[in-house]
Amino acid sequence: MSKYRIYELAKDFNTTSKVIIDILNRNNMEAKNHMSSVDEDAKNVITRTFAHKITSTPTAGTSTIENKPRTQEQPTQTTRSAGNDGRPQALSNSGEQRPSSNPQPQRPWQSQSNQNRPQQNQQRPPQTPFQGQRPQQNTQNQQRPPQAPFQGQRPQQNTQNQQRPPQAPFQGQRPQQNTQNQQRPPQQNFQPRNAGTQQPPVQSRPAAPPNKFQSNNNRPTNNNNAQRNQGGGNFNRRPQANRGFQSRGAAPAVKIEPPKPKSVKLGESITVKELSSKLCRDVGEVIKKLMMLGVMATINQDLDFETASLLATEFGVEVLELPPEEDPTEIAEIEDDPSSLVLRPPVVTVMGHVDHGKTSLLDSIRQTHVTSQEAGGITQHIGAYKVTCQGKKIVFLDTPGHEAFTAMRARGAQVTDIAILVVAADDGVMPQTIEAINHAKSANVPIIVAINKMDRPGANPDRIKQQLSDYGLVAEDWGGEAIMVPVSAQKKTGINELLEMILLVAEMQEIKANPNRQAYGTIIEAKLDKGRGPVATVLVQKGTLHIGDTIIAGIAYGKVRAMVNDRGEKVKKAEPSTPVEVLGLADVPQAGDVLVAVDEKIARAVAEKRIAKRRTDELMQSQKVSLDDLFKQIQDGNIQDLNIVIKADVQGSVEALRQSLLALNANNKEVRVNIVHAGVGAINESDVMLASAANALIIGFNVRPDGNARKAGESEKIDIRLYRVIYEALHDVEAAMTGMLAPEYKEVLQGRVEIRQLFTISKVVIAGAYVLEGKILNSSQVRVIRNGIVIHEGELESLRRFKDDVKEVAAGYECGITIDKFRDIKEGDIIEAFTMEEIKPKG
Ligand SMILES: Nc1nc2c(ncn2[C@@H]2O[C@H](COP(=O)(O)OP(=O)(O)OP(=O)(O)O)[C@@H](O)[C@H]2O)c(=O)[nH]1
Repeated sequence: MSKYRIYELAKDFNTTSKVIIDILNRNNMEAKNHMSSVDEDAKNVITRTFAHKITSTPTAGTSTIENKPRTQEQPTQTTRSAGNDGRPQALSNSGEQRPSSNPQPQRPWQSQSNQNRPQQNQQRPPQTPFQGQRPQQNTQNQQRPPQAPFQGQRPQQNTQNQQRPPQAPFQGQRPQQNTQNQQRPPQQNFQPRNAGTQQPPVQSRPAAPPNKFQSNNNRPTNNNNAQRNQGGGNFNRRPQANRGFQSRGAAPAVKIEPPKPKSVKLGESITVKELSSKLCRDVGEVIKKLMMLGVMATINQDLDFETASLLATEFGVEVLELPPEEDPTEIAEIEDDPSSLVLRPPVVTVMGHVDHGKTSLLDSIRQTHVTSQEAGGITQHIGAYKVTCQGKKIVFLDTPGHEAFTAMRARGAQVTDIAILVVAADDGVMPQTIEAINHAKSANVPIIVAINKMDRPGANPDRIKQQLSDYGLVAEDWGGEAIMVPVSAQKKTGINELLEMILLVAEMQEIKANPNRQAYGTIIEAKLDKGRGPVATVLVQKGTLHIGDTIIAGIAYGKVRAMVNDRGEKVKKAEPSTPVEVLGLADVPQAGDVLVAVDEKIARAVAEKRIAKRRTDELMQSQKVSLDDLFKQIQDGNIQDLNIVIKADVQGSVEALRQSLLALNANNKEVRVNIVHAGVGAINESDVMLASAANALIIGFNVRPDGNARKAGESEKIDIRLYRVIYEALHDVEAAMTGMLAPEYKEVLQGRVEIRQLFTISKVVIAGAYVLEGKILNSSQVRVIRNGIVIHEGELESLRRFKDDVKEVAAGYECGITIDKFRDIKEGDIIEAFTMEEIKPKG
């Protein structure tokens, strides 16, 4: 059953709450205050009371009363019958009571109204304005007949809604209330209700006073009857009341909707709420539309540009893209016109396994191709040098090995255009060869293989080609695309061919830059020189660096005071692919920092912002991928590829792990497992640097990180996971991918102990050991490591100093240990002592 608040009824009947309460109390109905709720019966009582008032005071009102019944005269008959049908008496009564007021001059406005609204009039049975309204009321709410007085209260609405004549009764009764009503906004509530039914659209509502009258005129010609003179007189007599209606009808009753935009400007992302307000749409409407587009979003969810613009287009709004927000710590990169680009010398890095001849090859190239007349053949070590071959230049980075290459890449710098992979012909593909291949591939750098030591008797280039083909490098003469050149760094043979191949690849790669712009380069090396201050070797990559240019590199900035090239000559400018030592920076930048020539003010401002940012960055841990928060990172959209470095004790395990991890891709669409490197042996620093550069985690199976790797892992915040059961590794990765990983414990390393001597006393093997770092406790769990491979994991049986059992032994002391259920200990083995600590849940 419907419930009504007293104040609502008061509003509806254009009276005060007190009057309503009084009426109800008189009828033995409870109503305490304006907030009290009453039922339908109560409302009917009120309706009847008001109807009675109207019928019993036909002339009670002044002209205002007369104003309305006039329009109701015709309805009398029909409303009566309507009343018999259970419809309110009020209307019929009111109509009945005012025959005398009918003779009003309706025609003048009536005709206008008809002109204005011919269709409405046509649609409605003209003689019964009430009827015209009623059917809707009845269908909408048959229980609520008292709509009539309600209508009667809202003259101004009637002026807008020409279908509603019966205002007069209440106006007549409460002339003052009309003035009150002018201050009240409740009509706004009323209007929308009607808006969907009988009223014309807001925009088309007439607002001018004559219209108001016209609205009444809207009513059928039958109304003409006798009302004309009086009606006209009434209107004339009550200009104020009319004015009141007018102002009410024109201003507060109209819900002004903000105009819908034709176009919006959108940035990289915007929340649903912001977008709704930009589009001047309801949030619900926007969310609904998103759902229809297949995007489930909440009010505060960020939408990317594509989604937001698709949505705006759905609403018929044009989208203009805002330029990306500028990072105050970044200097906007200049986009070069393709027509301004010219070929520049390629920059080459030499990589390969230890002792395969990287340094010898670089030396040999330098000796054979740095012409002696240039600076007397004396080359200066500045981190890179240029050689000439067939009149063309090639730049070699002086630090061989993929570690430096990857360390630079980890800092976001990529200077290498081509990688030379040195493989000793008498040795073959070795672990670091594979690492180098993966490092280069991960950086998308083309590889040229130099099969070195061809002078050696055991040299077998075909075997090398065969082995390399297993890693995706198929030699050209074997039908592949990889360029392989046999060389001897020692005998200086094949060097020319190698350089020619470099030029060929460079040509194919179209390595180009615009020399006519402000310089952009990368710091290769930097140091603080006692006499000269900060000295940085810069590889200029784009533009030309001049003496006097203001430069910024990382947090260091200054003016170029002097430049020295790789042959020790002072130069005034450095063009693309030129390595130069630069003097003039106020600070020592870091290798890998980008150097840019800019305006001095910008350099200073950006440097200050970078220093501030570095401080905050140091406070916030850099977000590297980790199994612990992998799922959150996936959810945040930070990760699409889960990069993994695999290290294991034997090749079989490496492959088993690789295959099983890649198989996880079949069941997971949100993140893709990507193996950036997989190799045999202990986890080394290079693995950690690769993981850092590729934002990868490291999975070690039966292997351990060496000391340097552990330190690098800590400083680079690399998640190194060590397993002894493949299934556990798989389970962890899979669980992390689906947010199900709940690690409860983590391993905390307590100390490292070296086995130095073995004693056998009564068939018990006692290991004489020395604590290298940390400490070992009698409660420690231990892991026996031989050549980086875990050969046993278990618990200590005893820990002694001399003949006494002790609780712990610290670094620098000797001790005797026996391991529970393990006798195969050997001198030189390392024992890791560790404990498992409970991980506190994050957040
Ligand atoms: N016979 C022969 N020996 C070579 C050749 N190239 C290098 N070697 C020798 O191989 C050894 C290692 O050479 P390096 O140039 O130091 O090798 P690398 O790869 O730079 O070694 P690391 O710096 O330790 O990684 C040296 O003894 C060289 O003399 C070659 O073409 N022929």
